[in-house]
Amino acid sequence: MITVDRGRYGCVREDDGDGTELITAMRARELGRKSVVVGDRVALVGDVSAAPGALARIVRIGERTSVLRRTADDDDTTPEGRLERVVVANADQLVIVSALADPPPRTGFIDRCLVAAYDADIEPLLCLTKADLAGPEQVLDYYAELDLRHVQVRPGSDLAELRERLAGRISVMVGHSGVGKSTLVNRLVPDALRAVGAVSAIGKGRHTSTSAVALRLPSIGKSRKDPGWIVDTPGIRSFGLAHVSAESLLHGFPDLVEGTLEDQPNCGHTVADNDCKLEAWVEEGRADRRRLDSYRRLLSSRAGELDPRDQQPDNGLSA
Ligand SMILES: Nc1nc2c(ncn2[C@@H]2O[C@H](COP(=O)(O)OP(=O)(O)OP(=O)(O)O)[C@@H](O)[C@H]2O)c(=O)[nH]1
Repeated sequence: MITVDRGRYGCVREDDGDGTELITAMRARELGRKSVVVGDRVALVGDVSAAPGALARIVRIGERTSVLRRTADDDDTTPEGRLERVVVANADQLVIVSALADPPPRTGFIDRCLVAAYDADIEPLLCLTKADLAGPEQVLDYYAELDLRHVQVRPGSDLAELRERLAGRISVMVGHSGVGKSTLVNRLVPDALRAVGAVSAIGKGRHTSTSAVALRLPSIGKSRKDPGWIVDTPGIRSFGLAHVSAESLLHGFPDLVEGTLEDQPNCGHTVADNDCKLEAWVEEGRADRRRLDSYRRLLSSRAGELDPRDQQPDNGLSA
């Protein structure tokens, strides 16, 4: 299932090479309350002809290999925090799109995405845009201790390395406003507008840009390799993490994990935990102070505390 708009689901057959035959479907009653999300593999019955006006029914949802979730808020004691949404099913890569300048990289956002990716067992890929405006050194330095794969893009650069990383996979693209995600999606899938146009036909007119849309990447040259899919997420501006336990938050910070091994089992790793071994770990230079600060910001945000961070970007990086 590649797109959803007001109760109408757009589906393509896995064996439809170009993914041009968009079958419109609705949920069958037997699905009960189970939600169908973009990326789901579904079984259809009824009119699967993809002809204008044809309507099929989704009768079954295939077992999901991964589930990328988010909440509107970080704090699970608020209604927004309890409202958990599955963003995409069956993705195997999360492409975190961040500009190197204008707007400056927000490592806090990237860290959040990393937590969501590791929690969902999806491999992250950092995609640094606007490489014509600034170099990647500061961001890469911040992530130096992580084995984080990354690519850089600039206007007119060939996207071969990125395409290589996207080939054969289902990749979700996330990024905050202005980082150049739409520009990139349009470069990767030059007829994305047409694809989204086809989507809007499902819901009689307007395309609601809040939900995710899966787009099949075009084959390049004579290669027979599956170029993969990207899932654009136009409406996602935040990645609330209320569904991730405080313990699992640490998975987004593999560079800190070793520093917690000697901690008391009940240590919360916050500033208030006086005996927290992470403090010494950082002082000994075994991890970057900024990484610990970022982890603690997420911990406090999850606990419903106000974000204490200074709004000033430091060293060109913004938390
Ligand atoms: N210098 C430079 N500008 C870029 C690059 N990519 C995109 N831009 C510009 O950055 C601005 C934002 O790009 P968009 O593609 O609209 O960004 P977006 O992430 O989709 O943001 P929203 O439209 O708010 O969702 C536009 O003016 C683009 O022309 C780049 O690699 N280098």
